[in-house]
Parts: sequence; structure tokens; C-alpha cells
Amino acid sequence: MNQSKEQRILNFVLQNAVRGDPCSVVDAIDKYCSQKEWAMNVGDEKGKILDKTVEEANPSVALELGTYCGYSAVRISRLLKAGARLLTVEFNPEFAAVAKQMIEFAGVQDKVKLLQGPSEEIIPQLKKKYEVDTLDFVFLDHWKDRYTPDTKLLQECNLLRKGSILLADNVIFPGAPDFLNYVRKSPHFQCTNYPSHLEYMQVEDAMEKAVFLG
Ligand SMILES: CCCNc1ncnc2c1ncn2[C@@H]1O[C@H](/C=C/CNC(=O)c2cc(-c3ccc(F)cc3)cc(O)c2O)[C@H](C)[C@H]1O
Ligand SMILES: [Mg+2]
Repeated sequence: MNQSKEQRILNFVLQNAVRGDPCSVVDAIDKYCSQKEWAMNVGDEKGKILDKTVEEANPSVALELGTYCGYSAVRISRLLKAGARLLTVEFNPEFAAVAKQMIEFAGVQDKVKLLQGPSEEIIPQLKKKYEVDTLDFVFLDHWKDRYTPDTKLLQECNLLRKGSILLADNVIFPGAPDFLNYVRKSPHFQCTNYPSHLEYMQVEDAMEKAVFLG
């Protein structure tokens, strides 16, 4: 059975990155996906915005929706302080398997917990099953039409606190118009837009930061 693109990306990392070095894993994925096969990783340009926002949040507990190959899970977790953790949610078993190996090769497995399943089922379990009080940082990068329902679900489950930072990828391309509408109109969020470009392309994209005001 021939390999998937995601398995080819993983193999390139295993052969070209340095085990235990998260930066080399991120660089290897960017190299492969910019030169060989495009893939929907957040990429380096938007990745730098992600880095700055993670550093601003300095989270003890972070959540990512849409692990895919694990690029942003490795990118986020490399910045986490001692004892901090990232919970990343992926419902596709093939992608979860690739991401698990990616995370372990990068050596960040002690900081990252990969939760396999749909976000709408996992989010309501975070407090009791995963011992989360509130989330300091949330990265939204899953199906774009799920950003709004999952943001509402995070609020309903009391998982956000005053100052919790949400960061959403792709608010221009492919676009998340209802999410932009929701957070920008809501009195509970203070929003900032970060213009950028689609990963590995010269297409306009942007990220949106939404700080929960309580
Ligand atoms: C319903 C269950 C919801 N709950 C869920 N629960 C758990 N996991 C979920 C859920 N919903 C989805 N996932 C997982 O997250 C991943 C999905 C990621 C989606 N990302 C995009 O679609 C995108 C497209 C482009 C793009 C740009 C230009 C193009 F030409 C083409 C594509 C660029 C980008 O940066 C993009 O992030 C993964 C594939 C999928 O299994
Ligand atoms: Mg994306």
C-alpha cells in the first residue's frame, strides 16, 4: 500500500532532522513542504506569529485543535516552560499516528498529550478527564467552520479565564468569516489581526488573536 503524503513528511523528518531537537524537526517539515509537497502546516512565517503569541501567553496549559502532522504541536511545545503542557486534539487516526511519531522524535512527548477524537467530544472532558482548570492558550487550526462552535463550547465549559489567549490560523485563506464575526462582535473578546501569507505560498492569509475578557 503506497505511503501517504503525511508519512512521506514524517520519513523526511526521521532521515533529515536531529532526534530530540524540535527546531530541526520544524525546519525539516518546512523544507520538505516548501520544496517537495505542499501541506497545511502553519509554516514558518505564521509560525513566528504563533511563537510570539505563545511567548506572550507563557501558558501552563495550552490546547491545540487540529494536530495534523504535529508541526505546530512541536513548534508550541518547544517554547513551554518546565511543567507546562500542551493538549492537542486530532480525530483522524492516520494523522494522529504520524503526529505521535513526530512529537516523540522531536523529544517533546513529556510536554505534549495527543488526544485522538473530535474536539466537540474532547472539550467537555477537559476538566474532569484531563484535569484542566482553565486554558491559558488555544490554537485553532482545524476545520475552519468549527472555530466558532468550538469557541462557544470552550466558553460554555468554563475553560477560558480573564486573559486566556485564542489564536486562529487561516482567517483569510481558506477563511473563517463566521469566527471573525463572532469574536470581533463579542464583548467578551479583544481581537487583533496579524496579516501574513499562506504557508509556503505568496497568497494573503492572516491570524486572529482573541483575548478573553471574562
Ligand atoms: C467536525 C470535527 C471537528 N473537530 C475536530 N476534532 C479534531 N480534529 C479535527 C477536527 N476537525 C478537523 N480536525 C483535524 O484537524 C486537521 C484539519 C485542518 C484543517 N485545516 C485546513 O483546512 C487548512 C487548509 C489550508 C489550505 C490552504 C490553501 C489551499 F488551497 C488548501 C488548503 C491551509 C491551512 O493552514 C489549513 O489549516 C486535520 C486534517 C483534521 O483531521
Ligand atoms: Mg492552518
